Order: sequence, then structure tokens, then C-alpha cells
Amino acid sequence: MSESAQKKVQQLIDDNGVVVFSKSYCPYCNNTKRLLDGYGAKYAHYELNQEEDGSDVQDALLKITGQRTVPNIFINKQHIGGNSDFEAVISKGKDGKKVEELLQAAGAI
Ligand SMILES: N[C@@H](CCC(=O)N[C@@H](CS)C(=O)NCC(=O)O)C(=O)O
Repeated sequence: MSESAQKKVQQLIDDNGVVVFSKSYCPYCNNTKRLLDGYGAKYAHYELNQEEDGSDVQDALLKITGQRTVPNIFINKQHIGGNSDFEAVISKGKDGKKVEELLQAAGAI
């Protein structure tokens, strides 16, 4: 597992209020982006199928989050999970906060 890929992942998480590790052809990823767009949220996305280090980054994500599938979503440096996890946050909130509050705290809206 590449140490630089792990650093890349951490940097993207640290530098962006919301980050979506994604694959451009993935319908779940597109749904997550559509939902974020619906809130008018700013987010970074890293398309693993379009980056040379995409498979190293995917391995790093597995190590860091225990999740290999995309989308792999972080809000305010907190791991959210995949699209279905994000949908659950939208309907139920997380740690007593609504999704809008989480996005606001992240500086995304
Ligand atoms: N339940 C997951 C499903 C995500 C999923 O199945 N993503 C596919 C791509 S569309 C995936 O990551 N496949 C493995 C891979 O691309 O390495 C979610 O809601 O995010």
C-alpha cells in the first residue's frame, strides 16, 4: 500500500469541507453528487478511474475507512460512507445534526 496515496487521501480530506472519492461512471457516485448539488454544496471529487494513482488511492481508502466501494464520502473530515449512508444522513441526520448543519459546519454551504 502506497504511503503517498495515503497522504493524498488525508490531504484531500483535510483541505476540503466535503470530498467524494468517486468513479465517473458510477451511478451511486452520480447520485451523491446530485444530492450535494441539490443543497448547493461545494465539494471536491477525486475520480479514481481517471487518475493514475486511482487504484492506490482506493487501497488507501480501504485501509483508512474499511470501505472499498465508491462513492466514499467525507464531510468535515468525518467519514460518512457510501451513497446509501449519505442518504441515511439526509433522512435521519448524524450525531443529532441535520445534513444541512453538517454541510454548514464543513463550510460547504
Ligand atoms: N451501497 C454502496 C454501493 C456502491 C457501489 O456498489 N459502487 C460500485 C461502483 S458503481 C463499486 O464501488 N464497485 C467496486 C469498485 O469500483 O471497485 C453505496 O451506496 O455507495
